[in-house]
Amino acid sequence: MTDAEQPGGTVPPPRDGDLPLPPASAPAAPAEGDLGDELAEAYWATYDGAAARTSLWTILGRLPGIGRRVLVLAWRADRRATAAVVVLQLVSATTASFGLLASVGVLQALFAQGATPDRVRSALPSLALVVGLLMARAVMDAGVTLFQERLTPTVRRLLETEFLQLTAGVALEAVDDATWSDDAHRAHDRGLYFAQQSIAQVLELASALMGLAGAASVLTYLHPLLLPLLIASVIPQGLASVRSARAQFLSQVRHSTLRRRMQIFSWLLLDEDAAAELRSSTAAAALLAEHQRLAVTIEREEARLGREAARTGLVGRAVGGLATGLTYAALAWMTIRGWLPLSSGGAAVLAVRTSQSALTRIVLATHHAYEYALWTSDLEAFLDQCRARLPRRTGRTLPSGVRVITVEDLTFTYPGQDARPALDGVSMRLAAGSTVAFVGANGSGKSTMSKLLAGLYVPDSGTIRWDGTDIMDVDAESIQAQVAMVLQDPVQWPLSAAANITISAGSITEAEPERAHLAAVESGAAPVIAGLPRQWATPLSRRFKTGRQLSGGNWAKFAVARGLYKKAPVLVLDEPTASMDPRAEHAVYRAVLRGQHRADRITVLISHRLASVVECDRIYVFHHGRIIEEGDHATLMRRGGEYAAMFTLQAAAYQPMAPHASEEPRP
Ligand SMILES: Nc1ncnc2c1ncn2[C@@H]1O[C@H](COP(=O)(O)OP(=O)(O)OP(=O)(O)O)[C@@H](O)[C@H]1O
Repeated sequence: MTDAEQPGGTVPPPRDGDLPLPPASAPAAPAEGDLGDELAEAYWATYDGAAARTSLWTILGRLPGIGRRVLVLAWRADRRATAAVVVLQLVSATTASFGLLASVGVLQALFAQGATPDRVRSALPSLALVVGLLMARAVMDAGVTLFQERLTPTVRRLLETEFLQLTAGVALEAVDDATWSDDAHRAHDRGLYFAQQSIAQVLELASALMGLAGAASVLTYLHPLLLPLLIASVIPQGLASVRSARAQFLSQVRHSTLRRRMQIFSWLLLDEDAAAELRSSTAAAALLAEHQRLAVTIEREEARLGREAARTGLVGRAVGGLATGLTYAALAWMTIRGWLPLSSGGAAVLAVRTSQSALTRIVLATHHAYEYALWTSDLEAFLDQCRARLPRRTGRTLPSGVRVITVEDLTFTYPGQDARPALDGVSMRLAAGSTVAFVGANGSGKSTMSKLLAGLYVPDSGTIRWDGTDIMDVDAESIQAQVAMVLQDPVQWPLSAAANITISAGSITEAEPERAHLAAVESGAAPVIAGLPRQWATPLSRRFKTGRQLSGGNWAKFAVARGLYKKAPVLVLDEPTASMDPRAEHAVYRAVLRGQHRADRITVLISHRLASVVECDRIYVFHHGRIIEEGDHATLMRRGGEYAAMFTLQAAAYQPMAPHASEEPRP
């Protein structure tokens, strides 16, 4: 005898599924030591610090490819701006080299024999040339900045538009895939940003490389021996720069992961939706304490990073200084030996310094360009993934309207959930003018069935035919366009009341006034809208000054109104009235079951409140993805199976003294 069968029996508590007890205490976050390490593995940080962990040769080897791809990206966005940037950059670098040569001229004139005023006078033309070239270079650099600033937002806009179009268009199955959502957020938050930034880095790299090449040619022109001297002097400087750049990258990673961890707690404390629960459950104190603990850890970490940065900087500068000292000593020696005129020695000093600063820029820009390129290719790979997961396109569309939908032996398993199919051999027939109900226990497959009917998922086997046409032979979008879905947790669009209804027909700005009005009346949303301060124009969100937040039941009315406004030949209502008051619920059922468009519409109603399905023409009872009973209410009650048991159990709740029926499903 079950509990329910005992006199005055109660519904047994849910089984615990062998759940062990939770530990009495667990850390809110990883211990201090591994705070950064845990988050470093997070999906959004995949490539953070990658440049610092890769060999220099690998990075250098990839640079030409990176440069080419950035150029293609920029070219696609704005050809004129890209061409202008490249030309101006080249001319600017050439001007810099000539400027260096002109400086040699100045020094040669100043170090020549003769009276000082004469020497200064003879240096004037070269000096004027130096000034002229400097000015020309400044203009060129301003041009580069101008076109770069024009190019970067265009690249961002193009990539972002493509990203949003593809992500909003991919098949629902792709969105269900947990890794897709991680990939999407990573591509959005990092990929888009770094793809745009990579343009600046590649330009910086190109400019620094050209600067180095220019200085090297000037040195070779002054004396061929100066080139190996330059190489010998910049190698230690380069190594010190690489070391310092890598330390900088790694510290940035650690620092940002720590900050992110703390931000999670700040967001929770600020979250509007969490505000009530935060106060009522006294969660605020616990979250504040964790925030404080992290803040102190970050403070210590920042001080440590500061010490490390100072140490690396000092070592870098010491090595660089030593190398410069040795170079100058070698220059002095060459001058004393008479291999190099004094004026050329002075110019060589200038060229060496130019080279050293170019080298530091090259090292930093190389690391940045490499890391940004990883993020960019991550974004590109994600876009390719989306392109491969777009809904089916066959070039054929369904004619508008349907008389009968036949489902035969349908099987479907959610991706990654291979243990048990959500639908297993389901067959049914849905005719226009009828209302069909799906009932059954939680997780028995009702919503999944409705989503397959709507073309949101592709069946693993079996067929769905619309007036004889297999849906696999037509574009998925053409089915979605013919099904209006009112889902269990409707979206609360932060848009106007009107847009919250018209959005189902693909517009948030245009409305068919009579149609919108009728949908509002039938769904019960009309009195809600009438009571809003700006009625149809009132934004339904507290985030707007004149906005209003609706109650759960009123949001549900808007969801039903959306479904009705779409005027689709198939209307699916998945638990539409669960949060509505009894009168509102009654009105919705009256509109849906006896509404004026009923004759040419197939209405599918999913509900746990069996009183609402009594009037339906056909009821399908789901159990573990299969249909275990079907028929109208009277037939199913006579059968005395699972439906009758569930119905009697619910009805008994309204008659407290009546004995309860058994809760166990009877397949
Ligand atoms: N997006 C999804 N990804 C993976 N599994 C899913 C997904 N949606 C549902 N499922 C699983 O598929 C099975 C059927 O779920 P479905 O939502 O169709 O049940 P339901 O009968 O509508 O339940 P309820 O009455 O609780 O709404 C369940 O085992 C559920 O866990």
